[in-house]
Amino acid sequence: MAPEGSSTPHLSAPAGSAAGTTPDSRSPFPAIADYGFLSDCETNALVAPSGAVEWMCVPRPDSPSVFTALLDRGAGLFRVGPYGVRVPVARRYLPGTLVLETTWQTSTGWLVVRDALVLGPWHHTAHRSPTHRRTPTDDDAEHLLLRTVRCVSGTVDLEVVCEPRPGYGRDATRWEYEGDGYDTAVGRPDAAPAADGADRAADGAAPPDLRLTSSLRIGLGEGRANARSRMTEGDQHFVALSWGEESLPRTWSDAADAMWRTEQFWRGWITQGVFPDHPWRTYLQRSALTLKGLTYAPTGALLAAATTSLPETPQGPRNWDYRYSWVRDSTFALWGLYTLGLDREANDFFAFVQDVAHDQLQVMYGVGGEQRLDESELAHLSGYEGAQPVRVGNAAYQQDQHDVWGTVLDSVWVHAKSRDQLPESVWPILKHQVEEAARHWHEPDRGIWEVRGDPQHFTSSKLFCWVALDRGARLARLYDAPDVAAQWQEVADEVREDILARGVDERGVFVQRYGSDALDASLLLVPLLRFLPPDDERVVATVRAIADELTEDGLVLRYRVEETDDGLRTHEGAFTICSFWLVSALVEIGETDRARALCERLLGYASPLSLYAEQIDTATGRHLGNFPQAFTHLALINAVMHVVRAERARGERFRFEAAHHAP
Ligand SMILES: OC[C@H]1O[C@H](O[C@H]2O[C@H](CO)[C@@H](O)[C@H](O)[C@H]2O)[C@H](O)[C@@H](O)[C@@H]1O
Repeated sequence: MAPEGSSTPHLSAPAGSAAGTTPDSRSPFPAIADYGFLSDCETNALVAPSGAVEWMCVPRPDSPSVFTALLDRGAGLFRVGPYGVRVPVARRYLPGTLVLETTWQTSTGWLVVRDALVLGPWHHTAHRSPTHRRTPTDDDAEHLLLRTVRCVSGTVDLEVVCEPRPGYGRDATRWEYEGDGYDTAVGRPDAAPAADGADRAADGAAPPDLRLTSSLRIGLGEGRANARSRMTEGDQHFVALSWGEESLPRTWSDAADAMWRTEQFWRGWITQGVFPDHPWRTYLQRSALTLKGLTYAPTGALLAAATTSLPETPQGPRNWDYRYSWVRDSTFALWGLYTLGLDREANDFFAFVQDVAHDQLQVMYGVGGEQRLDESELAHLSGYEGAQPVRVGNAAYQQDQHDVWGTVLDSVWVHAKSRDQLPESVWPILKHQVEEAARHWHEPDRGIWEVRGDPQHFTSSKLFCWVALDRGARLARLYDAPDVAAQWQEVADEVREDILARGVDERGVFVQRYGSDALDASLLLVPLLRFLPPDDERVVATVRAIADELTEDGLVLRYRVEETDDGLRTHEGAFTICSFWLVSALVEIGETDRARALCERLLGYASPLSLYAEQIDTATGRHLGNFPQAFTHLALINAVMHVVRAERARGERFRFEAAHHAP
């Protein structure tokens, strides 16, 4: 399916294996790529094609989930759709928004459902928000999942089933009516005793009450709230689920207004960006909207993805919790937004970094700035298609990953350069990060792939230490501190020489780690980070070696699992960020046609809603891993913009030559 409002021809996915079709007809789980993503920049949700919300965590994106059917079919969902029909005829986002529209055809009529996490005006007027630490804006999350339904033709039996199971599916919900009618019910967790011995306190604060309100008559059953109605052409209804204090929609008109405000919020946001007039524009916009949807507005943090434990290997153990803010993923995401002129999120993220970067900068934080992200397993969940364990928390938070200083410094440099000034408050933090890079660059670490094997001398970690020192020196010059700049430049040069002496093999190809000749896709960053010019023969040799030797069916692996001790031995899919990096790197070395062909192919793997998980199974085209993932979307933006700019430059050259050679 071509993306919304696009005239782009359907790009070719591998034969018989479009990303968004149910992969295995025996599996009760939808394909990962078939989920729709909703967000209000505080909470997010995944909606299956059946109309069921199968993943939602409240009040925060890393709180225990209330709908968890994504990871266990019995762990709670919220469905709105026609009775007896599970497959819609069409799904799309309203252009420029995160409002999802699902169109249903039954044997008797047509129904259109719209889903959104509602955004409204700033509402902390009497009291300041307990969670917001950034400058208040005009907009705010309403803590409301809104679903509107219109019967547009014939007659359709509508079915609503709301069955929350708080605590990652462990607890049932006790429902009772509020008021005298059938229009509002309150659901409270009915906590079962922890038979598995799990420590509920470890899940954090008690889950909030849920309030369901509707223009339909709500019925209450064991653990669930239901509604049914025969709708005829012109009928419209709404169902809204709230976990906050804000006022609920009471009428269709309230609900329609809330939906409209939400659409306007997203359209207003995306209009601030600068998008090329190009057939791939809609992919850029969807990626930008997805990155924005992965932000946590109260603090400025950015999530790596909306989910935990969607498997990187089908039925395998590579299942991780991505509902946290990695410094690396976030700063890369800001590059992507910056490329499109969407740079306001950067201020909030830098403020977040300022909040958390006390002494040692960790590689990741909770979205509220939490430093401890202890990892545990949820043994009561089956896992997506049986992939176990399901993990919450992420032990990688304790790792040494030496790219952390360079990613922050590069981002500060990009933003300071564009404004030609460095805010006074940023200098002490920045200085500390550069000094950390200078102190630790020669030590081994876990690298940007967060391997769980022993620390190694990863070449890309040294590369990022060089970035920290190089950008630090440039920023020191901007800050008018020439002595500091000279001192940092000297160490940068030392790191550079070390990398060139020990990080390149006899073929002239950059290698994954010192003392090995394994390839690693992170070395595609050598030209992108301007460590060497793109026409340097070592750069060209590295890009070609990765393209030819580190690919499966043309898609890039981050490394070969058999050559890399990452703590797990199982196979994994192609890491999509790496394939998009290859597109950018091919453009850098002048292989634009090859870059365009690869980029077109990668866009063909997009989900029906133009979303991406972390990885692609090269054999089937299935999406693997957490979803939607910031890494993939940010790299898509950079890759597409590389190709678009290269094509434009080529077009200009062609026009120039034609004009000057014309008879
Ligand atoms: O492969 C092992 C590691 O996998 C995860 O890390 C990956 O995702 C991170 C978030 O997007 C990303 O920053 C990192 O570069 C990726 O390798 C997982 O989070 C780790 O716990 C795990 O060790």
